[in-house]
Amino acid sequence: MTQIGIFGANGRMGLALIEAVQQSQHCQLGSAFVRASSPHLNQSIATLQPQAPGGSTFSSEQQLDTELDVLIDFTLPEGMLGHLQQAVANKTPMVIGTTGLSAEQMQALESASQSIPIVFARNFSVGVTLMLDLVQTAAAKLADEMDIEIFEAHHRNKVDAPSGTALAIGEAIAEAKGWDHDQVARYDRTQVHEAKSQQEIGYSVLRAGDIVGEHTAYFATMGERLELTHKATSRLTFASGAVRAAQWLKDKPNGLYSMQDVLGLKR
Ligand SMILES: NC(=O)C1=CN([C@@H]2O[C@H](COP(=O)(O)OP(=O)(O)OC[C@H]3O[C@@H](n4cnc5c(N)ncnc54)[C@H](OP(=O)(O)O)[C@@H]3O)[C@@H](O)[C@H]2O)C=CC1
Ligand SMILES: O=C(O)C1=N[C@H](C(=O)O)C[C@H](O)C1
Repeated sequence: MTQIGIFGANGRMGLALIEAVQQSQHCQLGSAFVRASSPHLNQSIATLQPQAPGGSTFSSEQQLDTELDVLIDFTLPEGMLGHLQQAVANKTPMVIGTTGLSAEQMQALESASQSIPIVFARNFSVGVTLMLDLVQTAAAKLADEMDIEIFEAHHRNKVDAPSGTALAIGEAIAEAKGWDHDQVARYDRTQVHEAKSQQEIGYSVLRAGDIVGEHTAYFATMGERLELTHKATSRLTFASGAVRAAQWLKDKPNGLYSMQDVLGLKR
C-alpha cells in the first residue's frame, strides 16, 4: 500500500484527493495536512469529507511523517514551495498540481526534481492530457493562416488566470509551431488597436459560479473553425489522476515527469 500525504487537505482539491485515495485499491491516506494555524488542525476529517477513514484527523504540515511514500500538493505557489523543501529534505517523491507558478517558482520545482522524483501537471485529467497531444497535431498540420485562440472557464473562487491548463495548451501549440510562447501570448487586447497577427495565441477567461473547469482551443480561418473542447464536471477526475500519478511515481528515479509520462502518452 502506498502511503499518501496530502497538503492543503481542507481545500477543494484536498478533500477530493482524500476521496480519491479512499477509492484507490493501492493507496492509503497517511496524513492529511493543514496549515499549523488552520482552524481544522486536529479536527476530524469527516467533518469536511464524509469519505475519510473513521477517526482520522487533520495534522499540521509542520510535522511531516517520514513514513509517507508520496506527498501530493494542490495549494498555492508559496505554500507549494515550502512543501517542496520539506519533500526534498525527507527525500519523499511529490505530485504537484498547484498552478499559477512564476518562471522562478517553476525553476525551483525543476531543480528540486534533481533530488526527488516529481510529477507536475497543470491538469491531471486523462482528457486534457490527451488534448495536449491533439492540439499539437492540429497546430502542426493546419495551415499557418489559422487563427489560434484559447478560452477557459472556472468557478468564481479560482485565483490564477489564465488557468494553468490554458497556458499548458498554449505552450504545447507554440512548441508545435516553433514559436516562443512568451512572444506570441496575448492576454489582453483592450490596448491593442490592430488586427490579430498570424503568430498570436489569444487567451480569454471566464469566472462564474461553480464551473469545475472548461477549456477550448480554437483553430479558425475564413469559412471554418475547428474547436477542441474539454469539460471537467467533477474534481474527483483531477484527484483520481493525481493519485494514479502518485502510485506510478513511488519507485521512479529522481526527475521531472508529466501526466503524459504517467499515462504513456509522451510523444
Ligand atoms: N493540476 C490540476 O489538475 C488541478 C489543479 N488545481 C490547482 O490546485 C490549487 C488548489 O485549488 P483548490 O483546491 O481549488 O483551492 P482551495 O483554495 O480550495 O484550497 C487551497 C488549499 O491550499 C492551502 N494553502 C493556501 N496557501 C497556502 C500556504 N501558503 N501554505 C500552506 N497551505 C496553503 C489552503 O489552506 P487554507 O484553507 O488554510 O488557506 C487550502 O487548504 C490551485 O492552484 C488550482 O489551480 C485545481 C484543480 C485541478
Ligand atoms: O483551480 C481549478 O479549479 C483548476 N485549476 C487547474 C488549472 O488552473 O488549469 C486545472 C483545472 O482546470 C481546475
